[in-house]
Amino acid sequence: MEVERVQEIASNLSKGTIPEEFIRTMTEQPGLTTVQGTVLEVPIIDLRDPDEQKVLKAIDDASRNWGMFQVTNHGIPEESIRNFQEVGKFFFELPQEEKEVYAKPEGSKSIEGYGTKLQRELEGKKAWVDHLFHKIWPPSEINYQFWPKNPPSYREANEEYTKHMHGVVNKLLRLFSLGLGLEEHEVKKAVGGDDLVYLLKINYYPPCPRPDLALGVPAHTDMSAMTILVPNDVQGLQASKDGQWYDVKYIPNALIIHVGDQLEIVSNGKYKSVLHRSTVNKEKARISWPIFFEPPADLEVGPHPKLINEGNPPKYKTKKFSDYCYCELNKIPQ
Ligand SMILES: O=C(O)CCC(=O)C(=O)O
Ligand SMILES: [Fe+2]
Repeated sequence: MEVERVQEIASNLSKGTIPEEFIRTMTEQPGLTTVQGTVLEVPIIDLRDPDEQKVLKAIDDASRNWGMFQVTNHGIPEESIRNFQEVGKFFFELPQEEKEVYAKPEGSKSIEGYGTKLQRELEGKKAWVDHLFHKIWPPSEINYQFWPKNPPSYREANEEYTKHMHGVVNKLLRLFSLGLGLEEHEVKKAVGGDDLVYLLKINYYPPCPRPDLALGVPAHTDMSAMTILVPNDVQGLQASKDGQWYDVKYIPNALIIHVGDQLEIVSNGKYKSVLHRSTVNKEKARISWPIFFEPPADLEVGPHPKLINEGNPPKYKTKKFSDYCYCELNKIPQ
């Protein structure tokens, strides 16, 4: 089946208008629903701060109150981030037929490949974004058929970034564990230990003549345990707090961390999976690179036994991660 990519739609528009199916309802239009001025801000945390208790408290507070924070001084070299971003951008700037070689195969059960969200969402609206999904860790999970061969440095840049990512992931999972009052390895173990899967998504949001009316990725929480995202320098990510939408300030080389659904479940609701969405830009393409850190498909995830007791009964069911995703994607109540 031929799918029309948003990138193609965007390049063939008549001036100043967008197709009706991209115009969001009044309750979603970013022009009407974004808090203006910096009233509140997603917390920014310096991971190199020698006062570990302070870092721990900041991450714990951010995970309880926002479910999102940014980290600086995380140890990933700027050059590695830059190379990783450059090769992804290069892929999306290839001619359409070269990108289609990596298209998600029809009928495939896996999410991997180049794509555009096919099913229309609630209210029949479409998202202003194309994407590429592929796993980057562990090696046994990787399907290189979905890794672009062009540019030739694509693989090396992704491997280098992944290599640096391990340290940050372990550090954050350890801090979440301690913040929840668990032993330092317990959160990682609960979400898969060394079998934790790293799933990369690249979002490509073409310039949009009506960024006030359209949305990139509409409001959602991530199904992962945790997500680590780097954007390009175009503002666009928004986080919801207490029913309001706030812009997440772009900070060069910072990593944006989301608490995902599985960490909310393991924590029995102490940490909040952040509701977020992305807006688009009138002149510039926005690109973002989230990595979803996910339990292996067959792992059962539920509230950690040490975090439940008579006064604190489990607020979530324990279920296989694959079953959780199935229910989420098919809008079946969890
Ligand atoms: O582009 C962004 O900043 C957010 C993307 C996102 O939330 C997602 O792909 O799950
Ligand atoms: Fe997301």
